[in-house]
Amino acid sequence: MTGGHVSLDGRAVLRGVDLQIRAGEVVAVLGANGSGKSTLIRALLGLVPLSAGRTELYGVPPARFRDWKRVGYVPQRLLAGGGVPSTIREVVASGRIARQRRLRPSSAADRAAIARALTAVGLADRAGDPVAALSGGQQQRVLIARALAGEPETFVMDEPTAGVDAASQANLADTLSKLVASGRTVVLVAHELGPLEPLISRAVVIKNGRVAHDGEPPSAVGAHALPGHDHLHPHAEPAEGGPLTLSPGTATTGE
Ligand SMILES: Nc1ncnc2c1ncn2[C@@H]1O[C@H](COP(=O)(O)OP(=O)(O)OP(=O)(O)O)[C@@H](O)[C@H]1O
Repeated sequence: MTGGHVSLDGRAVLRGVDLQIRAGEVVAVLGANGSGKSTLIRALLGLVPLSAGRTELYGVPPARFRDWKRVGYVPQRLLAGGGVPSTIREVVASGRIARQRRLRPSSAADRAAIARALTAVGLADRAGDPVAALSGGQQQRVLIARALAGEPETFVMDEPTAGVDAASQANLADTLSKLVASGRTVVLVAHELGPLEPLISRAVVIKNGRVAHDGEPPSAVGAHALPGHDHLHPHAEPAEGGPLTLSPGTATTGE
């Protein structure tokens, strides 16, 4: 993203964001409630239009991007089940859609990926249950499994650990560490990193719709880079050609 601005209901929510995500990075997007974290990652994916600036996925503007199997998105809330009685397996299977040819039945590879994803989040034994009956944290695990099932190169996760119990958070950290070791890219929004902290290679702190810090995660990310911490670090030099490109530029230091 380069010079990314987003206005919602006439209000400036992102204000000149420059951000480039390089392949293989594990980026935590941190910031106070309402600072614009979710809007930023939605804008990176083209789910929210920019009012100014530009953004690219693998070098292509979202409106022209077709290679969605490369990107797995975990939204903040489960929308897939809203009103429609879907099972856990059905929602997770929908993560394969970008990989499937139209009108072809699911393949053995699809079924194996879905089974692996269900196992990774500890829901294999509940695959036939309706998602509507699950707690918020369990629904979040279904959304994580849906992204895992798609076997994308880049994971974009909006608070994947929100409302998720400690054991499942540790489980997610374990799953992500294997994906990162195999070269996957991760961008995640978090309030508290918890067991994900050791995985993070870069922290981007959003404050009032601007990048207030972009660089090394401080050693104590939990205390240091979270909302309210004002200490700033030199900005990391962006490189060309990462999967999510909000062009390099000057990050601001807030108000
Ligand atoms: N559809 C919308 N219309 C109007 N304002 C919106 C809309 N969505 C978000 N906002 C506002 O934009 C601001 C940024 O919201 P956003 O969800 O991006 O913040 P966030 O940092 O992800 O917050 P949280 O940590 O609470 O999830 C907030 O003030 C929010 O109220």
